[in-house]
Amino acid sequence: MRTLEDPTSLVLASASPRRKDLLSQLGLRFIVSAADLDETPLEGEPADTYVLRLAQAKARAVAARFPAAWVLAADTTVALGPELLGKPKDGAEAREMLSRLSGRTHNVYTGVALVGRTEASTVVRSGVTFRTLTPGEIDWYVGTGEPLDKAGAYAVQGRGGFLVASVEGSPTNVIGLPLGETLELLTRAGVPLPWSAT
Ligand SMILES: Cc1cn([C@H]2C[C@H](O)[C@@H](COP(=O)(O)OP(=O)(O)OP(=O)(O)O)O2)c(=O)[nH]c1=O
Repeated sequence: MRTLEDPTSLVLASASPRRKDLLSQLGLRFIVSAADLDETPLEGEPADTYVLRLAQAKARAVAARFPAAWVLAADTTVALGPELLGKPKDGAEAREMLSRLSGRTHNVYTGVALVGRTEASTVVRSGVTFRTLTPGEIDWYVGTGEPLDKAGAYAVQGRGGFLVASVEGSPTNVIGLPLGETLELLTRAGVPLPWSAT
């Protein structure tokens, strides 16, 4: 039987340091093994369908390497109305994304998938409202380099905190892994949790 002492019983299928930090907050032991997939959205694909599809694909790809483990994966995207904003390819695209988010409310969706003896998944939405940004603020922030590997070109948990006026819903969802909903998935699947091991 797999126990909490065996770190290979849970695998985080992610290259994101944010997801690793967030999952660590639950006190779980796990190893990290990233999936490398094409993350291009399908034509007209809604944000919730897209993040769920990618989270499941990442978890299934890594589960093939760890058949005895539980594999957890997630995917996060920013949706401005029907439009998906992924990671900007360069500073110019980051500037454009931030200008469009300025003074408006957008949605952040994260899909979370758990694959092992059974499969379970969920999609979580948070609403994020930006302050109205000045061109100088946008230029300075893009110059920090922080936007480049973040969906929507910002990190609410980093220097980008000054961009955000308010967050409605799960804050950890915006950073890349909604902790409450992830914990519920792990609990329902029977994955050993720190407080159930004693
Ligand atoms: C909006 C927002 C996004 N992000 C990050 C979370 C995700 O890491 C990233 C979205 O990219 P993802 O494709 O979801 O994840 P990833 O490529 O970083 O890692 P992997 O697929 O291997 O799990 O944007 C923040 O860190 N803070 C924020 O405020």
